[in-house]
Amino acid sequence: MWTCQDCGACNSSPSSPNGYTYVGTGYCDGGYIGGWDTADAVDIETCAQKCSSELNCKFFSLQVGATCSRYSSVAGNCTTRFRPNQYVTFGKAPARPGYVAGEPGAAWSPEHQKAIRAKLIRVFQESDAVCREANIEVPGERWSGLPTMAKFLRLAFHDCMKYADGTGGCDGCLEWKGVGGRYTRDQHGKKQLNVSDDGHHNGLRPTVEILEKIYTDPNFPPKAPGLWQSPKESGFSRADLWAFAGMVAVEHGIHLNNLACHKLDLDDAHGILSQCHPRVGEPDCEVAAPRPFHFASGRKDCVPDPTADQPYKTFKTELHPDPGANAASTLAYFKRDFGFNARETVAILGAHTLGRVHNTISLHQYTWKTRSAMLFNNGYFRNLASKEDWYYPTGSFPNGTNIRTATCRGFGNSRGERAPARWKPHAFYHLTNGGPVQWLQEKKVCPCFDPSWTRPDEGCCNDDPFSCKAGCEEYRIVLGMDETMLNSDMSLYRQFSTNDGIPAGCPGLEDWNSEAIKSDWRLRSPRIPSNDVHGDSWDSSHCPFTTIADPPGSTPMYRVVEEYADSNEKFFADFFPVLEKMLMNGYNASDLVVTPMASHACPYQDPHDWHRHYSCS
Ligand code: HEM
Repeated sequence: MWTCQDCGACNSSPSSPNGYTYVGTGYCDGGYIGGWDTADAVDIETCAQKCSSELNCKFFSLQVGATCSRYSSVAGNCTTRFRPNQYVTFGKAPARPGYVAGEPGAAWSPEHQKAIRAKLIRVFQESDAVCREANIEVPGERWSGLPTMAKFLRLAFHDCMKYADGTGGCDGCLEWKGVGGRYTRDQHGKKQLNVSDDGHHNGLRPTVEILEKIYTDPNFPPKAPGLWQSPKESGFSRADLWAFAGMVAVEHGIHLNNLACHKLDLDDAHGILSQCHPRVGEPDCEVAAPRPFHFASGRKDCVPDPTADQPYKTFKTELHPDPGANAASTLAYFKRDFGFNARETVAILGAHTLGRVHNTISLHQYTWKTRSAMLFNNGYFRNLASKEDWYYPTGSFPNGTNIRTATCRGFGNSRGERAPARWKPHAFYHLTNGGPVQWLQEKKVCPCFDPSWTRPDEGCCNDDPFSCKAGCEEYRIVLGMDETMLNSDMSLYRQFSTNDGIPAGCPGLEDWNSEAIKSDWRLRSPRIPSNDVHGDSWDSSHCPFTTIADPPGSTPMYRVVEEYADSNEKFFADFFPVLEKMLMNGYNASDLVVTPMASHACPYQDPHDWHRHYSCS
């Protein structure tokens, strides 16, 4: 029992340990997080140390010799207390007045990194549920807008874009024009839309909102560690949080990649049901981070626009890259606004190994890596360089079973090997000029899985839908889930110019232009001979390799793509520093406090387990 003698003050309040203020006698009535260990209940100092070691401890109520009971911020202000004769209660004093926009964010402790990482992983794994818990509206088609792991990485990039006046960088603020808007399905293929300069941050609203909730609410999301005060109250900047989330997305993508390498077919032991790793069984399936990320804190948030309803919204124009542009323009953008050279530009685009494009968000569709868009690895570069790989079709087997829900086994050629690939440009004609154009991959595979295939009389197929007779292979797209590249991706490897987003300048593309595309649907992809609607398919191999080298004399871009396609190690060794550089855009290294990311182990949580609790140690 606590008595006056324990603190040496009967009629006055006991002296407060460093960092705490005296609340009163009695114990708090809510937010209990632990206690009843006599080793912690020796005296006020010992109990205070215990509370200080816990990020979520906001109050402690000591009964000397019995319990050092700790309470989180859910205890409110702890004004209601019980047993005044037995307990004395202290609360943590605010460490600082909270974050002030325009000032550098405070440095993060390893404990904060672990707690916030666990919160983010819950959002990555359960984005739908977490949005509902936070009452966050997801505009348009819900699946396209949910805050996935990939969207956090995309946001980290978009936050670091410069303003048109050359100022800015990573500042916890987005140009809000067009964010939250959606193209409707009715608008697709209607040839009506104009190329617009708006909405480049489109699709990121729920991701920003979920991060704002984490930033301002110490106990969000549930089923993850609570904090005694929010990151904002702790003095962290929003920009630091957004940068941190982008790095954690990459690390989580690496984690899922390695889980997928041990996944037996469609077994969902790790919550990655839809993912199939095309390199399972190969030595390059598992990947390793070359080192922990260097996490920098100290970014300054923009000073809120007084006309905006949220502090993260700005109406200043930000400068975006153009998905319809070629490598020269893409390099010029990254050089001007991020100080990147050609190798760094190729490496940073490896971020497109995660996620996909959404036609209601950007008018682009499909994915860079069919069925493995949550796995962070060099698969984007393997696809770009047309490396032989397994084909994962959509549709059904001849017996009616849905292929995607039945197996992770990939399809190949008649020898049971991975299939060769080619890339064809395709104009979607949503825009008045016939665009946008995307590159779609085809793999030359045995087509016997496809019940609608029309050459059964040639003896190509037997009972095994995975095999076929030699010579029966055909080039196939993945219907509805194509592997795709934007012009800005494709031209890192194959050199072409563009006219208003339509590729040009390669042999065979002389007459393929806006007019040709608009003249006949069969010319939405170029043909050989040129513009003969019955001609053969034209593909990217007719374009030369991209020999742009910057600085002059360095490795040309197409060779960098091949280096990364052949080696995860080489890609990761370049990607880690370039992501760090991107996330420091607008700052000198001396402006920021850089520390290695705290080591972490974050055990997998089954989203269906009612008792799950996300934590990292
Ligand atoms: C030339 C530069 C770039 C262009 C033109 C570009 C363009 C795009 C476009 C059009 C989308 C589709 C948005 C949607 O429809 O939802 C997208 C998605 C994405 N971008 Fe980029 N991007 C570029 C660079 C980057 C960089 C540097 C990063 C990160 C470091 C990045 C990360 C992502 C991610 C992860 C996605 C997938 C998001 C999702 O799945 O919802 N991008 N990008």
